[in-house]
Amino acid sequence: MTDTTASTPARAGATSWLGKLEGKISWILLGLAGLALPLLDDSYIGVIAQRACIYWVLSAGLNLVVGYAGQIAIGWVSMLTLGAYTTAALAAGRVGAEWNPYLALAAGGVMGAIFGVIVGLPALRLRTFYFAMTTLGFATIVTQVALAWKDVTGGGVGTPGPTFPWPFEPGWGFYYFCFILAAVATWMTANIGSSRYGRALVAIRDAEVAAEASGIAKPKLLIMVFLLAGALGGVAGGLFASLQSYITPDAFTFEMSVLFFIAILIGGRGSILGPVLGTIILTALPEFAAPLVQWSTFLYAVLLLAIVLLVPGGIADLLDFKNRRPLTQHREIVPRTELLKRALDKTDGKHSIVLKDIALHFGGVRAIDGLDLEIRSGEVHGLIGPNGSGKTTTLNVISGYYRPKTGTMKLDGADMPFDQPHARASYRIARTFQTPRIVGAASVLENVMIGGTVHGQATFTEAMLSLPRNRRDEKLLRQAAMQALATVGLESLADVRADRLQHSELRFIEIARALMLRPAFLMLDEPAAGLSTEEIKRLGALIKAISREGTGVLLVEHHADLIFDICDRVTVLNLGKELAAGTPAEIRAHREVVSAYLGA
Ligand SMILES: Nc1ncnc2c1ncn2[C@@H]1O[C@H](COP(=O)(O)OP(=O)(O)OP(=O)(O)O)[C@@H](O)[C@H]1O
Repeated sequence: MTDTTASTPARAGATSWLGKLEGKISWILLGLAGLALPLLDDSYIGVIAQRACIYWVLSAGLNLVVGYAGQIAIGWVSMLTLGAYTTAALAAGRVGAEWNPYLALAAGGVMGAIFGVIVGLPALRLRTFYFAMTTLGFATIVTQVALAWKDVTGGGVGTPGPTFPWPFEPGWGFYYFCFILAAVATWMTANIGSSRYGRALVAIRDAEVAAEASGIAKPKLLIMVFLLAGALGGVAGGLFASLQSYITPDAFTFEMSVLFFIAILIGGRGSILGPVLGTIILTALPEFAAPLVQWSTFLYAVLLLAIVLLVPGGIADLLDFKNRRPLTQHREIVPRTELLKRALDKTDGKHSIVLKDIALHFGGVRAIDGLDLEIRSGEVHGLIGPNGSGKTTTLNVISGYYRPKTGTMKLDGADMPFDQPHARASYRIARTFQTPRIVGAASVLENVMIGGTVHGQATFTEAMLSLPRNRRDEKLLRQAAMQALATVGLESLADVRADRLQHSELRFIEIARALMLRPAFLMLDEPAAGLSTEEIKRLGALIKAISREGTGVLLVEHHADLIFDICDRVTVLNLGKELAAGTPAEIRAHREVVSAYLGA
C-alpha cells in the first residue's frame, strides 16, 4: 500500500500551499503587532520592544551561526560591545571629528563584520566547546580593552550613546528604526536559510561528511556566515548604545550572551520564526517578572533544561503543524527507472577511475595493502569481502577522505588529488554511506536538494537579497530534486521531515541526493543493508538502470545475490588485498573466495 498523505499531485500542491500559508500567517501577525505597537502609547512597552528588536538584529545573524551551522558561539555579546563602542565613539567625536550617527552605525556594522570573521576563524579547526571557549575569551578581551582604552571608550566612566536624528529620533521614531532593521535582518537571514547556502549550513551541522561529498566547502561558507553575523551584531551594538544613552563595560554582561544563545535554542535550531519568538519572550520576561530579575540566569537555565527535555526541537517544533499529520504506516518504494534518462547525462565517451598499488595503514592495521581497481562507466563493479577487509576504506580513498601511503588514482588518465572530499563533486563522483547521513530536521526534498548545491550560480549576497539568479537556482534545484525523488519512488514524501522516515526510505533518499550531481561515478556503501527482499530487488533494478545510463557504479555490499545479479565485474578483498577479480560467474566458481567468504 502506498502513502496516501500526499500521494496525488493535487493533494501535494494543496499541502504545500497550506504549508506556505501557515508559515506566512505567523509573520503577518508578528509584523502587524510590531507596526501597531505605538498605538498603545506606552513608552515603557516601547523601550522593551526596542530592546527586543535590537537583540533580534544580533540574534538573527547568530541564528545562522548557532541554529543553522551548529557552531557554539556563546560569547557573541562581543559583537554588541564592539558595535556599541565604535558607533558611540565615532558619533561623539572621540576619534577625530564627530560622525553622523547613521554613518557611525554603519561603521559599527563594518567593525562587527571584521571581528566576526576573526572570531569565527577558529571554528574551522576547533569543535564544540573549544570554539565556545574562544568566543567567550574574546568577549572578555573586548570588555577589558573597553575598560583600559579610556581615550576612546571612556573606560569605567563610559561614553554617551548616539542620538539618531529625524526620522528615527528617540521615542517611537527610534522604535521604528529598530523594528525596520530587525525586519530587514529577518528577511535577509530567512533568505539565506531557505537558499542552498542555508541548506548547506544545516548539512554541515548534521551530516558533515555528506555535505562534503556533495561538494560543500565548509571554510568559505562559514566565513561568509560569520561576516554577516558579525555585521548584524555590530549594528545591534550601535542601536543598543543609543537605547542605553550611556554605555559602560558593565552593560555587556555574560547573561546577555547566554540570553542570545538560549533564545536560539528554545526557538528551535534551523528555524527563523522560533528564535525571533524566543528572543521576544526572553527580553520581555524579566521586565514583566521584575521581582525575579535576580534569578534570571537560574530561570534561563531552567527554561533551557525544560525545552531540551520536553520539546527538543524548540518553539519551531511546536509550530510545525505540518509534520504532526500522521504518515501511512505501510509505504512502498517503487523506483521509476524510466525517469533516469532525464536525471542523468548519458555520457557518450567512456570514463574510468583507475587505482594502482594503493596502500593505507591505520597504525599497525593494513586496511588496504597494494590494491589495483578499475571502475568503468556503464558498468556495476562489485566490491565484496569479509568484515574489515578494506571495502569502505577503499571507497573513502576514492571519495577523498583518506590519503593513502602509496599508490596513484587517475580519472580518465589524469591524476586525481587524494584529499579534499568536497572537490569530488566537481569530478561528478557521488556516494552514499554505510549508515545513511541524512539531515533529520530538514524535509526529504531539502535533503535531496543538498546534493545539487554545487550547481547553484547565485552568490551568497544574491541569495541574501533573494535576487533573480538565486530564485532561478532554487527553482531549478527544486525541479531536479523532485525529479530525483520521483526516480527513486519517494516524491510523495517530499515535504515530510526526513527523521520521520523508515530506514529503507533513507537509503533511497541518499541515492536521490547522489543523483543530483548527475554522477559520472556513483559509489554505494552497503545500500541493501536493512532492506526487505522486495526492496533489494527494486534497488538492484535501479542500480543496474543507473549504470545503463552511462554511470560507473562501485557497489560495496554483503548481499551476495544482489552482487551476482547485477554486477558486470566483481573484486573480492581479503585483509586489504585483492583475493580475486572477474565476472560474477568466475567469482562464484573461485575456490578461495568460496572458502574465505561465500561459504560452501
Ligand atoms: N579510521 C580508522 N582508524 C583505524 N582503523 C580503521 C579506520 N577505518 C578502518 N579501520 C580498520 O581498517 C580495516 C578495514 O576497515 P573497513 O571499514 O574498510 O572494512 P570493510 O571491509 O568496509 O568492513 P565492513 O564490511 O565491516 O564494513 C579494519 O580492520 C578497520 O578496523
